[in-house]
Amino acid sequence: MTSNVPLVVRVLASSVAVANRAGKIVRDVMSKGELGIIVKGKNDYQTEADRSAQRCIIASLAAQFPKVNIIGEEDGSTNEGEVASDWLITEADKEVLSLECPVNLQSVKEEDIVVWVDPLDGTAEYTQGFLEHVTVLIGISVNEKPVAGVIHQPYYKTMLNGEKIMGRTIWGLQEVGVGGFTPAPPPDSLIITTTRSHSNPLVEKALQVMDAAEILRVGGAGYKVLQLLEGKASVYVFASPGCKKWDTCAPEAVLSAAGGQLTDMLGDFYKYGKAELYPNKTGVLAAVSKELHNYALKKIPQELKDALANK
Ligand SMILES: Nc1ncnc2c1ncn2[C@@H]1O[C@H](COP(=O)(O)O)[C@@H](OP(=O)(O)O)[C@H]1O
Ligand SMILES: [Mg+2]
Ligand SMILES: [Mg+2]
Ligand SMILES: [Mg+2]
Repeated sequence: MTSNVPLVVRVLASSVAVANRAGKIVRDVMSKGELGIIVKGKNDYQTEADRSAQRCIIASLAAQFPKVNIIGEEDGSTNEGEVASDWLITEADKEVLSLECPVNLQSVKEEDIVVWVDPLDGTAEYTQGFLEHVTVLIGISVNEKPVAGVIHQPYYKTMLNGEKIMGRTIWGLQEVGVGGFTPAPPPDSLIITTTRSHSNPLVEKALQVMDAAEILRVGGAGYKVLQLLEGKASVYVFASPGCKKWDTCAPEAVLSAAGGQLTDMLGDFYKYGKAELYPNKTGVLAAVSKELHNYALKKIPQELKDALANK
């Protein structure tokens, strides 16, 4: 009986199932070829895949958990009207449902939860054909902290018995850990992952002072955090405003469940309550361990931190 399962675990298990469906929507829009691009701002786009995936996620979660606060990247009109029945997901992931809920989350109520939804992270890369960078992000926060999250990669390919399977879904739950992939230790040298499509002079300055062996420029906050978890990069550095709460909630939840840390460039945690402003004004600094995070934070000069704090 799923009703005996604590709420946070049920929301996470449903989010895994919903993210899988949203990932299929993202693939279907691309194969149809009609992206329906809308320009939201400078270097900021929305496609039919962003809109449709968000409708699927919000409608499905709201139907199951009516009092949970759900905040999505795309604007309100995207969430109105009827939703096709095959977009209304009622299933939940069985493996996740069987997880042991941490004691401090066992009596959480719907009203205490804020879910931050990024239906398609890496939209710029999606429109430019860098499909591996694309993720669907569902972050679950309680008392302003990300406690659980899902990062779904619609274009990740695996072969099973000679058959190609598209998509994989990574989850994390505070005190329990992560699943859906195999974590790997960080590389031996300092490899930084950063933005591909939203750089500026401050972003470049921070990269310069880090003096890294290599810099990987890829799309999406979700994909960059996956690179940390899979040992492809040591630190995620983005010394600029631009990311929003829905970009970092799920990645922070998964990363911290794996022992890592995601903060702003000053080393402070973002808060994910329902009244929080959306922008992450002071950038993103993340690493797969607290030691690496601290090492990177110490390398950032005070004047750069001040420049971001005073923006
Ligand atoms: N200057 C900016 N303007 C708008 N969005 C920005 C931005 N900088 C970062 N972002 C958003 O933050 C996410 C990660 O950015 P990046 O790939 O550059 O690291 C992307 O999310 P979306 O693709 O979901 O919009 C991107 O749009
Ligand atoms: Mg966007
Ligand atoms: Mg995003
Ligand atoms: Mg997005």
